[in-house]
Amino acid sequence: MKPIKVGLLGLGTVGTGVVRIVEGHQTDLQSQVGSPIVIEKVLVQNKSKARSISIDPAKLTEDAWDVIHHPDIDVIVEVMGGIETTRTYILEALARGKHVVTANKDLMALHGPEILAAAQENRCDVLYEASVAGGIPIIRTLIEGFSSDRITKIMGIVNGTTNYILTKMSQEGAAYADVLKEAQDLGYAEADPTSDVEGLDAARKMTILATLGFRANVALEDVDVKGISAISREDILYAKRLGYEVKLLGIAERQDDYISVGVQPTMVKTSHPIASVNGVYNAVYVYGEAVGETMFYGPGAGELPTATSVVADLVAVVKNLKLGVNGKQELLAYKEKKLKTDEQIASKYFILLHVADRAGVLAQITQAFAEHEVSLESVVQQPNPNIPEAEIIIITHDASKAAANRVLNSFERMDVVKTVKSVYRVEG
Ligand SMILES: NC(=O)C1=CN([C@@H]2O[C@H](COP(=O)(O)OP(=O)(O)OC[C@H]3O[C@@H](n4cnc5c(N)ncnc54)[C@H](OP(=O)(O)O)[C@@H]3O)[C@@H](O)[C@H]2O)C=CC1
Ligand SMILES: N[C@@H](CC=O)C(=O)O
Repeated sequence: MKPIKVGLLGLGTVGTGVVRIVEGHQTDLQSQVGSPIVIEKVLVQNKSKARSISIDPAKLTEDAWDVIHHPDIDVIVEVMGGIETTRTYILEALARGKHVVTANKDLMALHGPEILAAAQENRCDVLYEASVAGGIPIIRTLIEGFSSDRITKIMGIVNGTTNYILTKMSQEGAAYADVLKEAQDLGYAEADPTSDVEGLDAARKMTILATLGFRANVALEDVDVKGISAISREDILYAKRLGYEVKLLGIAERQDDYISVGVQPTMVKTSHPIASVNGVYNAVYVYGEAVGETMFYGPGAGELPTATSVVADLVAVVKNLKLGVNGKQELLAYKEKKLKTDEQIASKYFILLHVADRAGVLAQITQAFAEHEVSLESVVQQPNPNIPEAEIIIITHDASKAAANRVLNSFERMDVVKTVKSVYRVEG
């Protein structure tokens, strides 16, 4: 049995997990693919760095071409991250007929179609299950499990770091900066955690999910993104009191041929299953016209959960090699998308205002909503001992994003409105 030789680009959180699983599950893997799987060469930035696994030092290299140009390597597993350098490496590997497994959503969200086209041209596989929602096999599910259906909504907690932060803020009253540091120490965060907390990581994952789910060429710039860095503990407390949890949700919707994709902090009714997805866990809710509601749940980041998806892709590549059917993956060469306008994107909103504490203010505020045809589900006005003003908490019925913005703009011209403290989309 000729061994299948793997070149690993990166030996950080995910790369270490890949080595552990390939070595620890070798017998099970061999029984599935009929050959030993051997990690032949590993690219790192710094060969002298201490590692949490023992690895033959002769396998480590700081020169990418030692891996990519290695004549015996069949599959490149890319778990180093980054965009331009990685794209060059992967295209070169494909040009040399090497199959690729990657966990890199940044790369796939930006250059997925180009890379998959190069893969097809060279009759190679490129699989990227770990790029979205870590240990949840959601990409294979969308491509294969839903091939018979028409998906109209994909809604997900697709970033483990921010869900870990929001959960700790909600359940333990923890401070944002402390919990972010914990998520980094646990290996959940990106090299630059700004992309986690500002929503970009989730936006990249939603680009991939919406592309596959709606079979349309969704681009990263089509995604409306807002992160969690401005969320206060006060917001989380208000949400809880009203029966909601604050979650960073990616929401992709399709109506007829029109789609919208957004990532934003959202208040989710505690009765909705997504509200109880906590810590580093992710969940992806998929609504198909035929199947109805489905939801997929599991760890969204971390060493072994992510490596599970990477190694599953590796097994798929090797099975394809044995059958001689590589290079047949979904190409992402889908139809041109049509984006919804702000008049077509509808949701409920939570709005917290600080207002002058005097008679008639509530009537003026509700009048502003009525003028812009936004109807209200609930309105509460109450004193707040911590501020000189009163506060008004509003939850609207479904309203277009454009109408909600018109109301918010009208507050700027009303002297009774002192501050628009928070605005959240509401789900459930
Ligand atoms: N962490 C997670 O939970 C998840 C991560 N991912 C994705 O997986 C990929 C890897 O993430 P993660 O393991 O956390 O990252 P780490 O930062 O932990 O590891 C990166 C590894 O790549 C090496 N490396 C980085 N840049 C270069 C370079 N230019 N040349 C050579 N080696 C390089 C580093 O070398 P050295 O060790 O010497 O510094 C390190 O071994 C990313 O694309 C990430 O988005 C996807 C899902 C979950
Ligand atoms: N930083 C990401 C890692 C997995 O994709 C996250 O926190 O989800």
